[in-house]
Amino acid sequence: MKLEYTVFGESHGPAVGVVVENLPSGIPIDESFISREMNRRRAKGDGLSTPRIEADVPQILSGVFEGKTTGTPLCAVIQNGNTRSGDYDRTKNLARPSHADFTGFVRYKGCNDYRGGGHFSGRLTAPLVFAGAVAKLALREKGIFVGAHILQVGTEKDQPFTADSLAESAFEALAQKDFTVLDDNVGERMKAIIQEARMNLTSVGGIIQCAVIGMPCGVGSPDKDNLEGMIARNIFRVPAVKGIEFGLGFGFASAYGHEVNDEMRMENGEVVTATNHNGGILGGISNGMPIVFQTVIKPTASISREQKTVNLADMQDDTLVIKGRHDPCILSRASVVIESAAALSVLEALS
Ligand SMILES: Cc1cc2nc3c(=O)[nH]c(=O)nc-3n(C[C@H](O)[C@H](O)[C@H](O)COP(=O)(O)O)c2cc1C
Ligand SMILES: C=C(O[C@@H]1CC(C(=O)O)=C[C@@H](OP(=O)(O)O)[C@H]1O)C(=O)O
Repeated sequence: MKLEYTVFGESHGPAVGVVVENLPSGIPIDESFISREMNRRRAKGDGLSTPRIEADVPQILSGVFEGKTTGTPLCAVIQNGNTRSGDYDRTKNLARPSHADFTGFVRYKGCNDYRGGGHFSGRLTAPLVFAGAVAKLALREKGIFVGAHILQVGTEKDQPFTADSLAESAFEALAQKDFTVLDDNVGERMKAIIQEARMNLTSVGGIIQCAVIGMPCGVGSPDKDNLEGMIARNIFRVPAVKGIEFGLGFGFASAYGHEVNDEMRMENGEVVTATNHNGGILGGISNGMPIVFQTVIKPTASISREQKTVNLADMQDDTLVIKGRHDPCILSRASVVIESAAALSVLEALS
């Protein structure tokens, strides 16, 4: 049975949560690890993320007994304690450009909860991180580890993963950081770009690079259960994600085969490749090299500049100035979110 997860709730409802089905039984629930992961995603009140600070403590309702997963549906809820729904009263009919207000209104026939983005909110990534932490605990038992860093914010770029940083200890060091970059000097410049965007009443996008190490070769399929597709499907469930590439990705377009073919050799009885331009996947199946992908996250939709929009109450052109609490950049909190979606995908592929 394949692992599946569903996040539920609305940003300004009583709680958000997740149900995970077909988890392996017997995963030890390491509460301090889970709370470390939840804290990595929480807003920190540092000007780099939303001023809406939440406790983000998951309450497990089912699927855990005597400290281990039972294998029956795991359900956890996380209370919404710091909503300020009044921020949305004045603009409730004014669809925010680039947010899901318009599509949610059409899809759910005007019944969608518009407050704080409702079910479309980045808030729904809190339960995703809980589920991802449990998936990581299951993967850890198999010697599989997931790590991510901010590769780019605006025009500022971190160094990509190298053989040295594709290691459990390097992933752990990244996870300890408030701002997950390999090069902290670049990180400081990225932070300045985010602060500048906020001061300029705008927002800024970027790229997360994520890797899975310890993945055995031979997992996946060429067709509907292809590993790239399984990962991409879950990565696109994260709000604000607009693209994903594996390995060299779009860089293949301008390359010649002799430059980018991953040459093979035997090492300690295993087939390895000298380079990893294919990002650890061939024919939809893992080849035993690290799985490496980059995912682009757009600039936060809600910005404080005046923007043109449509009033959904009378379907007339209108203008909008958003006054609320928003992330000037989603990247500072996104590494653990992307890792979580990747961990759940890999565990699904192994199930
Ligand atoms: C962790 C996280 C935080 C987010 N914070 C905000 C925010 O403060 N304001 C906002 O407008 N969008 C925010 N978003 C993005 C929106 O939720 C997203 O753009 C919207 O649901 C539309 O979906 P789409 O961009 O995937 O098309 C956030 C997303 C994530 C993952
Ligand atoms: C609450 C979180 O992020 C929220 C994501 C979000 C959005 O539109 O996605 C909009 C904001 O919500 P609100 O307007 O209620 O402050 C963010 O604060 C969170 O990530 O925990």
